[in-house]
Amino acid sequence: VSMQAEIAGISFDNLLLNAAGIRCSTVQDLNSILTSEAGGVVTKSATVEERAGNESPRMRALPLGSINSMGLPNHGFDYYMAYVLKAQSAGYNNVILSVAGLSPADDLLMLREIQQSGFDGLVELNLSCPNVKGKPQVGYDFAAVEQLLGEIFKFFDKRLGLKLPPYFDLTQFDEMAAIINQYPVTYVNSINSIGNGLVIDPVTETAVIKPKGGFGGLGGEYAKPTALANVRGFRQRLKPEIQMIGTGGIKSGMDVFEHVLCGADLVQIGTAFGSEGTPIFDRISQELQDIMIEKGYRRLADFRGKLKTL
Ligand SMILES: C=Cc1c(C(=O)O)[nH]c(=O)[nH]c1=O
Repeated sequence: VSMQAEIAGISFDNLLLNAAGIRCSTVQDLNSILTSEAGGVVTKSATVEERAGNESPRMRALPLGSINSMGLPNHGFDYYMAYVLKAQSAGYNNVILSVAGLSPADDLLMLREIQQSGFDGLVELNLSCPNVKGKPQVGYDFAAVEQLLGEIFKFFDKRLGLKLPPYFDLTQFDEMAAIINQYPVTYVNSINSIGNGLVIDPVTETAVIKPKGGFGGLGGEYAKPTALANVRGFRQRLKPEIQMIGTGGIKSGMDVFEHVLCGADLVQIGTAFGSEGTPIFDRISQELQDIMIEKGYRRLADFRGKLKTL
């Protein structure tokens, strides 16, 4: 069986990547993913300047997933730009550069630099960071998204994916897909963490993370049904040439299978990768292969987007 997948002509040996933000902040982190069984690697979302992020404790692993309010700690745009250019000149084309400006102006600044650079890999614009104090998630402001995409595609002609927050009303899928369908977007990546959950330790009667009074993004098993609905919802509404990356709640080969049934071309693993490390890519590849053999599928296209309904 083959787990090969491609996005906009870029081929990935297998469809498994890390999710932006998880163990991907340093060159060492990134290289360890690149040299693992993962099919590719995504950088921590970059801001223009280096950031320390929010105060700790800012992430907690939980029985059913995770909560985080990292606050976009990262080494800054130049660091990740240098990394992806170096990886590209070393022959890697499966490195995705993630950017998350603190403002639309910062998004445009970084995308202009990318446009003028020699990087011709995938760029992922993160419209969904829920943890920068005082900053709304751009992905929930439809007018701002439309305005920003209009500005971007006046000059940007490389491959651009959008990392979206989860939506919870079908009219939001309709509205967001209608906006995105107007632009040459390469892919949509759903979902980012479910923003502003609250996890409490009832023994100490205290919120488990410090920033924002304990409010943070939820990942893991908590996120899977919402992630699947968002992948399916956008797959059904986006033009076929706009591809899908599925993120949220993946910790087994069966979870990957479900994301592909909903339409995912590639998948990204966050919370579970955070707790298991790079061995997860080998384990999940094996599990998916066993499932495909069991079900008689040879390639991902045999079942991608083929979810049945009653
Ligand atoms: C880019 C910041 C993000 C962060 C963060 O750095 O707090 N956490 C998330 O769950 N998703 C994000 O997109």
